[in-house]
Amino acid sequence: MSKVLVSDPIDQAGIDILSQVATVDVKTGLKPAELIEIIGEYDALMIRSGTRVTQEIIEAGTQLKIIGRAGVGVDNVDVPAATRKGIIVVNSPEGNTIAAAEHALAMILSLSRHIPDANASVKRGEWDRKTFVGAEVYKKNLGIVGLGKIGSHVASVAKAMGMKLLAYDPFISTERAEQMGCQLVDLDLLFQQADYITLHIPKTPETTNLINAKTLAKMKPTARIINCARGGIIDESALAAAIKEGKIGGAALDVFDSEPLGESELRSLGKDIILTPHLGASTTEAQVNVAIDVAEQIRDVILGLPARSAVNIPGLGPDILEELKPYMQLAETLGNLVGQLAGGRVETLTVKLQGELATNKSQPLVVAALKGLLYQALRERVNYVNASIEAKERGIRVIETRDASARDYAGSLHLEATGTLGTHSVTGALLGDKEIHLTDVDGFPINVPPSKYMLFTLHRDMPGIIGKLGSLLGSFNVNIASMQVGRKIVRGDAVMALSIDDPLPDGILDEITKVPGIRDAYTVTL
Ligand SMILES: NC(=O)c1ccc[n+]([C@@H]2O[C@H](COP(=O)([O-])OP(=O)(O)OC[C@H]3O[C@@H](n4cnc5c(N)ncnc54)[C@H](O)[C@@H]3O)[C@@H](O)[C@H]2O)c1
Ligand SMILES: O=C(O)CC[C@@H](O)C(=O)O
Repeated sequence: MSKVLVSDPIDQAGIDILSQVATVDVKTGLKPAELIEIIGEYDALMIRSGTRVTQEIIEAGTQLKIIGRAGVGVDNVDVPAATRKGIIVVNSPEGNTIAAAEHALAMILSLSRHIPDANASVKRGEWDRKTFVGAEVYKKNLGIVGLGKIGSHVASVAKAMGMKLLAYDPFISTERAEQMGCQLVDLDLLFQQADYITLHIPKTPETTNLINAKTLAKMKPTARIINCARGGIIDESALAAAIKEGKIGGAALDVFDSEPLGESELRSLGKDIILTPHLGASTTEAQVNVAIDVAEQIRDVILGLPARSAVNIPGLGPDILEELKPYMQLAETLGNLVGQLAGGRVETLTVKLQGELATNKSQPLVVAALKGLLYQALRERVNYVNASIEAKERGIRVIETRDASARDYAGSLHLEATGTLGTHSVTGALLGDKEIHLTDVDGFPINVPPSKYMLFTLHRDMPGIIGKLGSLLGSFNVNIASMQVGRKIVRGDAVMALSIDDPLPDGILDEITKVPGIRDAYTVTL
């Protein structure tokens, strides 16, 4: 049974899902050295923001297939190191969107009305109404940096509160921003005009220290900054200095350069600053959402299925995956089959996406075909994450072509592998209830669902040959489950595809090719 390590607090709903397919160990608060010591035993690791998954931990995770981050940001995972080792990294892109947006909105209002400090003063026994005179957000300018999932929800609620919305996001169109009631502006204008600036961007080299002494100097002296995105986007000492010197009005921070926040001058800035311990995603609802979302993905990967929100599989988003899932299985099966027919070392794989598969969304099918092709060489070590890298390292040239006009089936996939032992091709489609069918082998039309053990022959279409092959297989106690012949012309060349109940015993292939009329025989295990 597979083993999953949960190294941060995760809602029980997630643990219950994982327990259906694996032994689950919950060990929170591990030191890096302790994690390194035990990670080798586990097939999957599930974390929140508390565990830092470094290259060292990944190297020690010799069995790891998947790292699941119950949340959005994967900046606490060395994703390139995981990708190099073929480890899938998944997250929960939407599970905590509302929680994080509501936390940012709570910060805006709390900062405006000094709620945390006013509350603390009443609890101390005071009744001070002068110190805590606040400001209204109504008709104020809210500058949203990053108009993605969280930024958009903040926009819709802030609009309802009567705020005027400015937004900066270089990857969002003016139309989309307008749909959300935001005026898309450049960053300088946003800094100059905003009364509140709320950050909803990832931490990247471009966004690190985006808020620094220089950019703070551009803001209104009353401006308030909210960061519920990631620590490190704000230069904390520049921010502390700007608040102390009255260059800006205040800040509310949920995330910090280093967490937990250690000694910091931010702690001593009084009512103009609110600090929360990375609580953006900490609602009951969000924790259930992210735990279920990520646990389901870990379960799927343990069961050999693709994950819907893998961050290191290019082009495979949840909606695309839903649509492509059955075709991914088709591509993988055909890749595995053509690799075995080709034998030897494959040098070129041509992937032809036909009919409705000839769209740009079909890129993951090429990866799935490579995964299938490399399965014989790498077994479980090849997956959707590392298939392209492994193919490149083996010098396999991949040619991708598309033919939207092909109309034999709604969508079909044609693979051709050329290697040291020659060229072979297979075509397949999904028929009926999305059942995989082989529709062509080496240019000969057939129509068979693939089975675990198969035998293919290339032979002369002539009387008696099927009977001879059947007797030969019978003499080796091989039971034939189904058989089909594909030919282009009567008494020309033909291909026979047989599904057999057991693997072909050693040595029998040579006997088969000695049958008069049979030129070649191939056995495959799928
Ligand atoms: N505090 C928390 O507990 C908590 C909870 C959830 C998410 N987060 C963080 O919130 C942030 C936003 O999450 P999301 O789900 O909205 O992500 P998202 O991917 O939906 O949106 C991010 C947006 O930022 C934009 N962007 C990227 N680089 C930019 C740049 N240089 N300048 C301006 N815009 C840029 C993108 O175009 C995108 O629209 C992430 O950093 C995430 O880790 C924090
Ligand atoms: O795990 C958490 O509580 C924080 C998650 C949050 O930072 C995220 O990026 O999703």
